[in-house]
Amino acid sequence: MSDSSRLTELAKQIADNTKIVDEYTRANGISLGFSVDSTAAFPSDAPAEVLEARRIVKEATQELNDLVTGPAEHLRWLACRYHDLSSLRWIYHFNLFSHVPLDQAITFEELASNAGVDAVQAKRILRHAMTNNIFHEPSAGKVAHTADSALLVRERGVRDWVGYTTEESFRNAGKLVEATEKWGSSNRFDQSAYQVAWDTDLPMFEHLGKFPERAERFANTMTDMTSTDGYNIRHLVNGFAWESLPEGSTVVDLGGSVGHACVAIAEKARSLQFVVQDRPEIVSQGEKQLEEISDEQIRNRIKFQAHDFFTDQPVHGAAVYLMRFILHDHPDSEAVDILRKLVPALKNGSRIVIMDGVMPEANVLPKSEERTMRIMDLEMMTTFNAKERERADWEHLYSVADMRLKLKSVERPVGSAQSVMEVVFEDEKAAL
Ligand SMILES: C[S@@+](CC[C@H](N)C(=O)[O-])C[C@H]1O[C@@H](n2cnc3c(N)ncnc32)[C@H](O)[C@@H]1O
Repeated sequence: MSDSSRLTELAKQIADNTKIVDEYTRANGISLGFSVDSTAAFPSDAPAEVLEARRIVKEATQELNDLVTGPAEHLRWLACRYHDLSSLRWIYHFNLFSHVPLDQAITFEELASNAGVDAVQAKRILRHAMTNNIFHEPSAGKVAHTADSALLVRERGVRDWVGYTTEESFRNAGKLVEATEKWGSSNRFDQSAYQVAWDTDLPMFEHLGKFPERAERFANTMTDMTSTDGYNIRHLVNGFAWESLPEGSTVVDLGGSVGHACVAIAEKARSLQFVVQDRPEIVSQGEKQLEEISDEQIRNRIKFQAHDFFTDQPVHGAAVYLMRFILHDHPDSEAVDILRKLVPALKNGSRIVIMDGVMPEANVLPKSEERTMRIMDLEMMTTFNAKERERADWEHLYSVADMRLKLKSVERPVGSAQSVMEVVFEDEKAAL
């Protein structure tokens, strides 16, 4: 059956919803464009109907593009998308972005000489990247920044994200088949594509700990993720009633990285105290970044503590133990160990707030939201042999770890790729 009526339907959806987005951006001084002075990020706090219209435009344009391209052309060129990453990686690795001024074009030769790379290679790489709106050629032989390439200069978080994904995730993903060939369906966390890609027996975080610059880049990537649509930190801040906790309550953030989640919660819940736990090298980085926060009221309520969550939890009786993006990094046996090391620190009624993906059935979520979650699932597979769990997997995990851990609620805030799960420890006899 012909899809021609679908084409017209999509075109109408695009026109109608683009109008909503356009009216909002004009009224709010948001400039969507490719030039360096364009708005870098669509406001995540835009009204819900505008965010919904934007989602429809994104999905409908993608579908329309794929339909008019046709399956044969689509599949062939989809299979060549690796060069989107290979050119971006080259640009990142050789720091090309930092050698182009933000306010003027320079010749390919000048850029190559400043960056210490070959001019002919640089021109070929850049001209490919330009087809993705990363840099442009305003006049023959000259290169200038676009909004995308300028972000690599201006925003450390985006730069580190691009560095982590192109230098590390891309490398891991390229070894997924080899890992399956080698270890079959193993779900040991030291038998993933990561170990093949980096020729190591160590699990990812232990291995990363040996390379301080890579560990720092990973932590910055995690912070940067809190600005994305699906993983925006507002979903955690608004997804649990932090202000309803008794005044002065303590929140312990296990594997809390450099403290970005606690800082965001502390901005809203002004009476809570926080302990951010992580590996020692990350704790040092977090302490340094905390010093840079100007609001003393926030700074004074956040403490860092080096703690390995595979060992006994040292902070007993906290109101909430938070784990965001932790259990999904671990196959079931390790996830159970992490929970069991926490249990002795819990009192009756203690809460564990777990923020992670809860995978839907196929075709339940809008495609763009499902895609983000599926990307994360494969990221877990390649890096840790772990996975994004379905609700039944989560329930099973908690009950295997300890029958007294009861899953009370699962909420997925609108637009969030993660859900907030509240697990309560129910044991009348539990001693502190
Ligand atoms: C995927 S990141 C999540 C960070 C943060 N919770 C967030 O939501 O962005 C996982 C974190 O767990 C930390 N981590 C890994 N193994 C750990 C361990 N054995 N003990 C404590 N922290 C660990 C990592 O250093 C990293 O900061």
